[in-house]
Amino acid sequence: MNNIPAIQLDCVSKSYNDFMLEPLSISLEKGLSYALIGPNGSGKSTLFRILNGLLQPSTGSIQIAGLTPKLADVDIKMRVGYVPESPTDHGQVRASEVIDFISRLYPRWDGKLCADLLEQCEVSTDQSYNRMSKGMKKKLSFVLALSARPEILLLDEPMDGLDFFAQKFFTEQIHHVLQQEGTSVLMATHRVEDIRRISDVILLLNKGRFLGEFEKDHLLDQWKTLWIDRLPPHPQEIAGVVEWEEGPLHRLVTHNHMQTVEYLAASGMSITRSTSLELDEILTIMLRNPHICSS
Ligand SMILES: Nc1ncnc2c1ncn2[C@@H]1O[C@H](COP(=O)(O)OP(=O)(O)OP(=O)(O)O)[C@@H](O)[C@H]1O
Repeated sequence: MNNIPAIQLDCVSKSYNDFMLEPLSISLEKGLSYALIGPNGSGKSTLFRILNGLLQPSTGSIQIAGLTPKLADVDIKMRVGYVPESPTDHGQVRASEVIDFISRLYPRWDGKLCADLLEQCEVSTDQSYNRMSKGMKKKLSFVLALSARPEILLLDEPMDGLDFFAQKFFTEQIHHVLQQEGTSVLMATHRVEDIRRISDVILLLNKGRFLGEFEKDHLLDQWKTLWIDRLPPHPQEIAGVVEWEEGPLHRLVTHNHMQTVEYLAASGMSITRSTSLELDEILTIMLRNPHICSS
């Protein structure tokens, strides 16, 4: 049972008139935190809507916690906590009524946790839901998702609209469920600090095409900028090198630090300086050079 992936997609695609989410097959391990990232319009929300059962894929099949939607919709919803990008419209009711309604849908609902989280992030449940600020609605949405004690958390731009304190608070809560409860997390985000703080693995999407999955720590470890005093006639032949720039000292960017260092040493070229790259620099270069994503 333990080897069942949190989420499994087999050849899942979605076609609109002007856009196609190309067939995507991935398996997300239980207990890990995945960041789904890509430029605007690359298909992240489309994929989230498919995972939430709000959209039918054009092709392919999905399993969530080993269960197939359609056959086990209710069983799946009980296992998944969802923080949508825009707050759900609950109408003219009070926040406490929203909580009461949602709590009945989840068998593992933790009322004490819900009350504690609401108090700690200072959300009052007496007010009318419609009159809550955007940030308050987002906090409530987070509290509802966490209090359901889900196996899987789906977070669509989760920190959007939250103040600094709430961002820190919910980042800590996500760490807690990842480390203490083995919850799996899939988060769509544009915020580099969320990827850095929360994610183990990055799923990269561009214009509907899945470019691959990458361990965040591995990227930060292997991508380097190197300065060398002599550039060979064909820099593209240097193992691991992605981009280069001529100058008083020539600058190389490598996605495989060890390989490049060995190549340069064997070719008698010495490295003057070596620095790490920021995650956003790495991801930008990957999007500029999609061919290296599969190498
Ligand atoms: N209902 C729809 N009908 C037709 N096209 C759609 C529909 N929903 C989304 N699209 C198109 O699908 C593409 C991907 O949109 P999607 O919202 O999934 O991207 P995204 O990666 O979430 O973007 P962003 O980062 O801006 O939120 C876009 O070109 C969008 O116009």
